Parts: sequence; C-alpha cells; structure tokens
Amino acid sequence: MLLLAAAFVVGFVLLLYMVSPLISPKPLKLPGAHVVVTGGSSGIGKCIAIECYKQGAFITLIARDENKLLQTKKEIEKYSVNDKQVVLCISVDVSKDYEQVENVLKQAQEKLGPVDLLVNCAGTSVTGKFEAIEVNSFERLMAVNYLGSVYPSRAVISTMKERRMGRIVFVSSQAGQLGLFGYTAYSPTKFALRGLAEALQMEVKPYNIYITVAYPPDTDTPGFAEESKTKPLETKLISETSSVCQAEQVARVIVKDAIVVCMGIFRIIGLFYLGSFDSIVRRCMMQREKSESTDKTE
Ligand SMILES: NC(=O)C1=CN([C@@H]2O[C@H](COP(=O)(O)OP(=O)(O)OC[C@H]3O[C@@H](n4cnc5c(N)ncnc54)[C@H](OP(=O)(O)O)[C@@H]3O)[C@@H](O)[C@H]2O)C=CC1
Ligand SMILES: CCCCCCCCCCCCCCCC(=O)[C@@H](N)CO
Repeated sequence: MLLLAAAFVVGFVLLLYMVSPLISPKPLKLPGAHVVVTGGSSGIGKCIAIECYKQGAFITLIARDENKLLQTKKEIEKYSVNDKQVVLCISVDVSKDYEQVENVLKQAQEKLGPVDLLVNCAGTSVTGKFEAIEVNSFERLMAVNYLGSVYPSRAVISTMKERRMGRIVFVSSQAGQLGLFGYTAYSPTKFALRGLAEALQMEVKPYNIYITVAYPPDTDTPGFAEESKTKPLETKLISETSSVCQAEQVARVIVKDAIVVCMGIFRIIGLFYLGSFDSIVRRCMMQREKSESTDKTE
C-alpha cells in the first residue's frame, strides 16, 4: 500500500517534470534585444556580453573603469552578426548611489530601447579568516554584490512590468549555496541574491517577467586570479577538490538558462506551495487593477 502511494507520488512528480517545458514561459528572442550586463568589462560578464552579441543582441556594458570598458567594447564588436548592432559603455559604480544607477539606465534605454535582459554580474570577493577580514570589506562586499544587483534591477523593473516582459539574472556562486571556509564576507552576499530572486520572482511572475540565479563554480577570470592571491590554505584545498571552469562555458550556461527558463526537480516539489502563493498574488493584482479602473471611471 505504502509502496503504491510512493510510486504514485514519484510518478506524479515525474509527470510534472515532463510537462514543465509546456508550462514554462516562451523563450526570450535575443536578436534585436537590449541586454544590459553589469560587470560586463571582465571575466564572466564579458563572456555573457559576447555570447548575447553573437546571437544578435544590442549590448550595454556597465562597470567603473572606462578604459577597460572601451577595450572590451572593441573586443565584442568583432563578433557582430549585423551592421545595426551597438555596444554601449557606461561607467558607473553600481553600488554607490541608486539615483545615479537609475539615471544611466534611463539613458541607455533612451538609446537602445527598453531592457529585455538584465544580467547582474558585477561582483567581487575577499577571502580570509573571519577575524582577519577588515570590517569594511563586509560592508563593501554586501554593497557591491548585493545592493549592486538590487539597484539596476529596481531601476528596470517598472518598465518591464509595464511591457509585461523581461528577464533578470543574478550571478550568485557555489559559495552562495554552501558557506565555505574563508568566505564569511562573500558567501552571505551571494546567499542574499537567492532570497532577493525568489521574493522578486513571486512579485513579477504575473507580469511575465522571469528571474534566474546562476551558481557558478570557480571560474578562470581576472577576478578569480586576484582572489587566489590571498586565499587561506584551507580555502585553496577546498577549491582544488573541483576544477576551474572556463568563463566562456559558464557564460553559455547562464545565457541559455535566461533564455529558456525551465524548472528544476526541487522547484517542482515546491510548486504546490508556490502555485497557491502565486494565485494569491494574481488575485490581488486583478483586484487592484479592477479597483483602479473603476476609480478612473468614477
Ligand atoms: N570567477 C569565479 O570564480 C566566480 C565568480 N562569480 C561571480 O561572478 C561575477 C563575475 O566574476 P568575475 O568574472 O570573476 O569578476 P571580474 O573581477 O573578472 O570582473 C568583475 C566585473 O565587475 C565590475 N565591477 C566590480 N565592481 C563594480 C562596481 N562597484 N560597480 C560596477 N562594476 C563593478 C568590474 O569592472 P570595474 O572594476 O571596472 O568596475 C568587472 O567588469 C561576480 O559577481 C562573482 O562574484 C561566481 C562564482 C565563481
Ligand atoms: C549544491 C552545491 C554544491 C557545492 C559544491 C561544493 C564545491 C566546493 C568547491 C569550492 C567552490 C568555491 C566557489 C567559490 C567561487 C567564487 O564565487 C569565487 N571564486 C569568486 O571569485
């Protein structure tokens, strides 16, 4: 009897898994789309920009260092697939001043149209034993890795909601799934992105906006090289248990997951809860829109 019940549950979950592509959103069309990549001048962000550009997107790169931005722009432009494509560079610190971030994104949207895909990839890391990490590093990492993803997302979300379309990617880390030796300043900033992504997803799903989170392993980038210089021995040994990935490969996976949003098996188990919560959100949205329209006609 128990066996039968278990078989039934497993079968049901499997069935859901099989139909999940059918209930997933339509894939994003990259040709002609406006893709904004923060941290787009280096490492994983640069490779994400190249991957999208190769598929016909218009790109806005955001980072601080102007020279690095211009150099990257030239590098990306080599991969153009038509003569209309543009790579726009914006030098701004994503973690300092919300209004500044909002302003530059407004300018980018005036030039290249509303943002179809925002990839929050700007980020940095500091490793060390908890007591050896400077107090201001905890603040700086939270500002860059977490607030630096909140600000650009907050700046584009209203337009996405109006258009009833859009995608946002948060680049977390394996250290955003698992707290590891040496990452007391870094891991919490990457855990925070997951909380943000899940809460935001529930808000914006009725507007046909999809949020994805990437959890990359160690990846060969300038940022990784910098981090490796000061890693504690324990952190190094833990890192060495798995191999270092190529940024191109990590970028391809991130872009694919943003285009074709599909559900993992664990999400499907949570689906029953999420489904009922989503229906609360949808009901409220419909009620609010109804009362707004009756307000207007009164
Ligand atoms: N490499 C790895 O092993 C892994 C990396 N990640 C994450 O992936 C992301 C990219 O990492 P990676 O490619 O290694 O990093 P890099 O250090 O190579 O590149 C970081 C990019 O972010 C920009 N950036 C940094 N701080 C700011 C800021 N305050 N405002 C605007 N732009 C900023 C940098 O430009 P500039 O300095 O000019 O501003 C640069 O373009 C990060 O979020 C990282 O945490 C996740 C897992 C593994
Ligand atoms: C379900 C989760 C499985 C986790 C497997 C654990 C493997 C541990 C290997 C060490 C990984 C270190 C990642 C940090 C990467 C990073 O973000 C920095 N390099 C940024 O510069």
